[in-house]
Amino acid sequence: MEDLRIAARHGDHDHVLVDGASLTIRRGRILALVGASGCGKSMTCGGAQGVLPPGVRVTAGRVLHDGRPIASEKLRGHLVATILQNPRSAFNPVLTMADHARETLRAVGKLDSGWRGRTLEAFATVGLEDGDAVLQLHPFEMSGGMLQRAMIALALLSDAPFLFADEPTTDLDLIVQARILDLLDDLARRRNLGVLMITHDMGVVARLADEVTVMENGRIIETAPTREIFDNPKRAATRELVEAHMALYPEVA
Ligand SMILES: Nc1ncnc2c1ncn2[C@@H]1O[C@H](COP(=O)(O)OP(=O)(O)OP(=O)(O)O)[C@@H](O)[C@H]1O
Repeated sequence: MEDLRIAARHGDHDHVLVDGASLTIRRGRILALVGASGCGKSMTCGGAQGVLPPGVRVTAGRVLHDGRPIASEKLRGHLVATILQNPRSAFNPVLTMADHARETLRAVGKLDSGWRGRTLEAFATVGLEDGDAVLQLHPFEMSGGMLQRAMIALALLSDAPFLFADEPTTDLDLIVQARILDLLDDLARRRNLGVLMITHDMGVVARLADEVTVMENGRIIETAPTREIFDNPKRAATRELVEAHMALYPEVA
């Protein structure tokens, strides 16, 4: 992302939400995007893919893939798969997992007679055993952890080389959180995925991220390898995040 600017229209003037965000996501690496609530993390992620709330738009900047500018509709679902915070609201309650898998594949132009085998393979990859039974389930018949695994499996169906994960474990209990984080880590390494992980949990950052980008009030203020962010934070907002985390979990990081 290069100098991405995002604004909301208020009456006759623009209210800037993201003010020139630039960041690089590399295959096989996990980049954590952190910062206080409301600093613009989700807008940055959505803006890059052309998915923004009504009244909010990208006013400048561009996204490049391998150095060439790419339109958001070519990015979304094809180059970038996304997993979201609350799996229960991301699924349609009246559709089964089989319906969701077919819909996902149709959306990326990959629905063919091999859909079932590919979905079962993706389910197995994320640790959903007995995939045949899972295909028949509706979202309300599954636990939060199962649903998050299913969402990750559906994201993998597109074979997109990049994965944006917006607070992927926030709504899960701690044990399930740890399993999902391990799964994402494993997938990033094994499938050589470039992952953008949005989080405000520095514990997640310490555990997973190779590199960290810190946002404050719509701006990127610091990017550094994870170790450096914890050992030698350069900006006050970064220090605050690290210190708040260390106060809660002195033994981590
Ligand atoms: N629909 C909207 N219209 C206008 N402004 C919005 C809208 N949704 C969010 N905002 C504003 O955009 C800014 C950035 O929000 P964003 O959701 O990107 O923050 P965030 O860093 O992801 O926060 P969180 O960690 O709480 O998810 C905030 O100031 C928020 O108030």
